[in-house]
Amino acid sequence: MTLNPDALEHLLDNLVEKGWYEWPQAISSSLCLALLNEVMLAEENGKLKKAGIGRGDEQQLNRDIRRDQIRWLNGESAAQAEFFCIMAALQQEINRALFMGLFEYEAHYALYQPGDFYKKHLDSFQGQANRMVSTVLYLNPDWQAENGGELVIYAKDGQTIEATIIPSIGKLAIFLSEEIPHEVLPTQLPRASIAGWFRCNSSTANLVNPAR
Ligand SMILES: O=C(O)CCC(=O)C(=O)O
Ligand SMILES: [Fe+2]
Repeated sequence: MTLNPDALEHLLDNLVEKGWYEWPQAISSSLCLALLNEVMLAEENGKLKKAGIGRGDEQQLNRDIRRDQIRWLNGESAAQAEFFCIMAALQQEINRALFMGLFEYEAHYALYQPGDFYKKHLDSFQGQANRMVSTVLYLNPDWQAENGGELVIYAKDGQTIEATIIPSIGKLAIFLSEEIPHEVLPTQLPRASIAGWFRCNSSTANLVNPAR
């Protein structure tokens, strides 16, 4: 599967102009269903873990801020390998057009159960120089507006709502990790996705900054 060239151009323009882009039907439903199947199996087998906030030793569970359950992808299945392959192509295009120096990609499945949410946050803080571009692929077939679980995108001021994105299957939400505050509204039904981050290489001589 390849990325639609027209949509790709819109993505690059929008990343520069607004810092975010909503890309419906970016990834085929058949691949999304295979990935959804993996999330559901992981959930059945007790392999999803409550998500934390912060990183490394500072990781903490904070149920007031986020309630989803996650599992990191490792590329072990054909579906994951195909997903990573598409994201590698995307990384190359972004680097070619915007010179962002994206270096690696990390991603986890996320499952939000009814009532779960993720309050307004940034995925990365300026100066930390790690997560540069955030991606969220939605895996929910036949998602209706009344199911809730929208991704709310805020302007850089953190107050004005710029968009309310419905988490429909195949859609990719993409935004600048350090600049775009965003929030997941409470969902009414189980809501599955893959959240991922393109990182730049922030390792220096004495400081190695592990992905997670
Ligand atoms: O699922 C979404 O729409 C966004 C998730 C998110 O913001 C995150 O995992 O950091
Ligand atoms: Fe986020």
